[in-house]
Amino acid sequence: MGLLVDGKWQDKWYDTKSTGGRFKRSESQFRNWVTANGEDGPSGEGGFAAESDRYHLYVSYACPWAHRTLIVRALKGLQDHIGVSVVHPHMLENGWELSDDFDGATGDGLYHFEKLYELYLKADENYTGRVTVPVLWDKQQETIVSNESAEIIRMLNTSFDHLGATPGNYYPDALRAEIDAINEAVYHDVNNGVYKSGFATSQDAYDEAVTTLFDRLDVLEQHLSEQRYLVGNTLTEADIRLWTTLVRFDPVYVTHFKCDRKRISDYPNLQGYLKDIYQLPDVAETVNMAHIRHHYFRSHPTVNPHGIISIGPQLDWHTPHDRDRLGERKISC
Ligand SMILES: N[C@@H](CCC(=O)N[C@@H](CS)C(=O)NCC(=O)O)C(=O)O
Repeated sequence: MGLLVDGKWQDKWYDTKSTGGRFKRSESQFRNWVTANGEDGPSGEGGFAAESDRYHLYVSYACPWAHRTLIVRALKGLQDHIGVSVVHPHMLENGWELSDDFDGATGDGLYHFEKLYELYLKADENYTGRVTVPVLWDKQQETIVSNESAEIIRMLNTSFDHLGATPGNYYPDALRAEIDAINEAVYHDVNNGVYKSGFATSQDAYDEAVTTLFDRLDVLEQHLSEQRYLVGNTLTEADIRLWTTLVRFDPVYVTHFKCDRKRISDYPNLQGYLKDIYQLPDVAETVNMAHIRHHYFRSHPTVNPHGIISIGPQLDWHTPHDRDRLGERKISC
């Protein structure tokens, strides 16, 4: 685990001393947008037109933020348009590595780099910041378009539609205000809440994060007892963003990050919702539990010094989810 400073790799764990034991996630820095015709997006530079086989995703199967991009790529049927490289699940003194000696890890077919930070340096030789996944890479300009998953999923959602993407709009205009509000709460309390709990280095910081997390899960459980998805019965990006945390919760966060007031399987509606989305076409294939469990238990020596991987719960997300009782799934166009 480390970061680049003026283009030089430094092996450093997160600094929680200056924040009273609290984990703070840093902002992503590459913020360009792929658009249908290459015009400017909401931030960064223009010139990134959607074209088949021009863009490439670097992901970790373990990472919930990268996982969002794999799900939207699958739901939008973009597998033949956007290639993927999968990093090795262990993230240690060199950060993410591109070796292929773990089932499902692909290595780097584009440049044969061994470390992900080499890709960041190819985009910016003086880069200062964390080296995170996902990365959306432009093979034409040989640079990083974006390393912000929240924005990458919006690009995949609409920019490739003219190339024959599967219909479906997971961030439709009419629902944006509602989606944004849910995303905000889910991001702070749940997606990042599990990390804030697990990486806390003071009791106060842990207590605060874990209480907020479970209070939010209680609210979501109630919400999902009345409707099939977070925004009525329409499947949106808000669901995808919550789901990548839920799917890691019982197998990892309960034990590794001490998120143990309840399991997702103790919440009937969240558990049914988890299964409902797991059973969508092509979604189960984006879940690689070996990468997920190996990554967390082996990559955080401050949390789990001996790297012992717990036995883990028995999971069965193929059984009936019973969410149809709340109404039929809707997908916006
Ligand atoms: N805001 C980023 C966060 C991505 C992120 O933090 N990814 C983690 C993996 S789950 C990572 O690569 N961490 C490496 C590090 O922090 O050095 C996004 O959503 O794309």
